Amino acid sequence: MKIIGYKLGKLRVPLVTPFKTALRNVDHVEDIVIMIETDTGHVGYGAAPATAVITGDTHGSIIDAIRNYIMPMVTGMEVSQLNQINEIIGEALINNFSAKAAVEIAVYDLFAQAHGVPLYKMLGGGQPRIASDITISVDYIDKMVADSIRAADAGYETLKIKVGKDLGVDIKRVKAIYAAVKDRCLLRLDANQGWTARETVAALHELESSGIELELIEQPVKGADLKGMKYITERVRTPVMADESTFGPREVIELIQMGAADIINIKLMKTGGLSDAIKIADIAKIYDVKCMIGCMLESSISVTAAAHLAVAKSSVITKVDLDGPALCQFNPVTGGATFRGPDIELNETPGLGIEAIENLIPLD
Ligand SMILES: C[C@H](N)C(=O)N[C@H](CCC(=O)O)C(=O)O
Ligand SMILES: [Mg+2]
Repeated sequence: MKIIGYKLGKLRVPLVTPFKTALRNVDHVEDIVIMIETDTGHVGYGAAPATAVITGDTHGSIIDAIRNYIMPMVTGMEVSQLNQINEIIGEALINNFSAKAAVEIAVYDLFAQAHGVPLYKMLGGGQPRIASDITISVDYIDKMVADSIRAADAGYETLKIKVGKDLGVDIKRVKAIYAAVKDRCLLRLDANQGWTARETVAALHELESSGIELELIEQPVKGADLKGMKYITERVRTPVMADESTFGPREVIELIQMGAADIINIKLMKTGGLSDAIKIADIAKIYDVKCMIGCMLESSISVTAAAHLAVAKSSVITKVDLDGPALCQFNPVTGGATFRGPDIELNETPGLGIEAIENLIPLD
């Protein structure tokens, strides 16, 4: 099975409700989709959103990296040379992890199709069902409480509460949501770098002393502030998770050795795809550190790939934040994983199992 060409498209899916974090407000998922073509007629699907405030990647940079750097180097290669292809993708240009992720996901899709098995079996197998949390966007307190109750009614057992705007209001937000759903849901907080280290310690001490049990606090301070992450990790009872502080395997090793977090959030858009995400899961396993599989605001194409990884690495990836598709008004993808409320189920079709994508705008 040889790579002979590719097509690009843009996918735009409206959200059920605007997605608001300390970093940005958006009302659509917008992915660049790649379909890699082979001499056997098989098509491999990959996709990447532009999360410039986290990865630095824009739609323009993703398209340029794929068209002018990555695909010219892998076109003509045999899909069976998976590891070699991954190294070429990684070295085609520095950074540009979203573009690399889109291409790698499509190549893994083809590799598993070539072997006639779903991707998770190629990665080691597992139980093809996982449950995700859902994000509660940062907003007025009443709106966040209402959104949390609606999520609990829809069957979500874990809520990811966005904070990081104003410390005083954030504490009130968490207390109000906890009072409303504490018997039904576990709360994880994500400040998206919005607090300082001292503010985080003060906020968590206030919440902890009020009897509020949180599952974790995600990325309270700036990604580069590893000393701040360590300062917090050493002083609070609530587990601290690194998101924007770690992209690739080397950063994960540094962060773990520094004691700058308890948990790692793995996202394919930060690792540049599956190969480095697998390395991070294996590193975390060695250090006995647990991971979350996360996503950006992205569609079910790349989230399906992340779900396959989570299933295959379930002994270390024990937390799931793959709610991108659930936040959308509809799923334009036929095939791939099935998303029903919190439940994500993989199908047994070879590869990612993606058959077709509606509303795809060709980019030619
Ligand atoms: C969508 C997911 N639940 C999430 O919250 N991801 C964010 C970043 C998403 C974005 O801005 O596109 C995160 O974990 O920080
Ligand atoms: Mg995060």
